[in-house]
Amino acid sequence: MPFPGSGADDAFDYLFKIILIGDSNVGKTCVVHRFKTGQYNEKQQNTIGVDFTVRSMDIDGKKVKIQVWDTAGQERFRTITQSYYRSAHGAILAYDLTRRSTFESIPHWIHEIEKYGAANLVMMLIGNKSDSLDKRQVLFEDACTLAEKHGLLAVLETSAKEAQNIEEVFTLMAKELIARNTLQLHGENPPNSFSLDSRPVIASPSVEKTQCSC
Ligand SMILES: Nc1nc2c(ncn2[C@@H]2O[C@H](COP(=O)(O)OP(=O)(O)OP(=O)(O)O)[C@@H](O)[C@H]2O)c(=O)[nH]1
Repeated sequence: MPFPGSGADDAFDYLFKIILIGDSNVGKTCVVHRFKTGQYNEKQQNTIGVDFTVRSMDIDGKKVKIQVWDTAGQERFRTITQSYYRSAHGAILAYDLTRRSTFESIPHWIHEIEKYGAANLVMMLIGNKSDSLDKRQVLFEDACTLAEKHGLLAVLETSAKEAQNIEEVFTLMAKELIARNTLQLHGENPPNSFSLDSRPVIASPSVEKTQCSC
């Protein structure tokens, strides 16, 4: 039975909190905006602190509510944004594939998550602005090597502008969170067992076991 919300439309099977981090101007807000509204808005103000968005998705017949925390990339907001890491179940680390320096910052962002985030928080990497391949400064292979080195879930190149891979990012993350959650519910103890300080909200303890499709 779905977990009841304040109205029938609010009912959900899972609720996951996903934080979006990365340097300023890599396109985090545009990615979230595309995910939420299906639109691209070129003119975005720099995020001040943290913005909050919710969208529900249907994943394998389950209603999954996704709360996205879009954080400011600017250094001066770091103390505020760090305070949101602890309650996140997943983190999307974003760089701009046309700006090498934003990719070189990724190990720093991973370190921040490891320091302030919950244990076994799921991390994935996105290289945004894949519509501008003529300006590419980061090879996809380099991103894969980095992701493998740090045990990240996946790397996807995205374009908020041209709606490339935006749905896929959130679907992949949600599927992984559901799979880890389900393993835990069934009392199994995988090497990478899911243990968070803030647990995902699950409606029913009788969720069927699924394999991670990632
Ligand atoms: N070409 C291209 N430009 C993009 C894309 N996504 C975002 N941009 C542009 O990149 C700039 C920064 O986008 P934002 O979404 O504000 O970046 P941000 O990472 O949220 O920045 P902060 O809020 O400062 O952390 C804007 O001028 C966008 O129009 C994309 O997919 N392709």
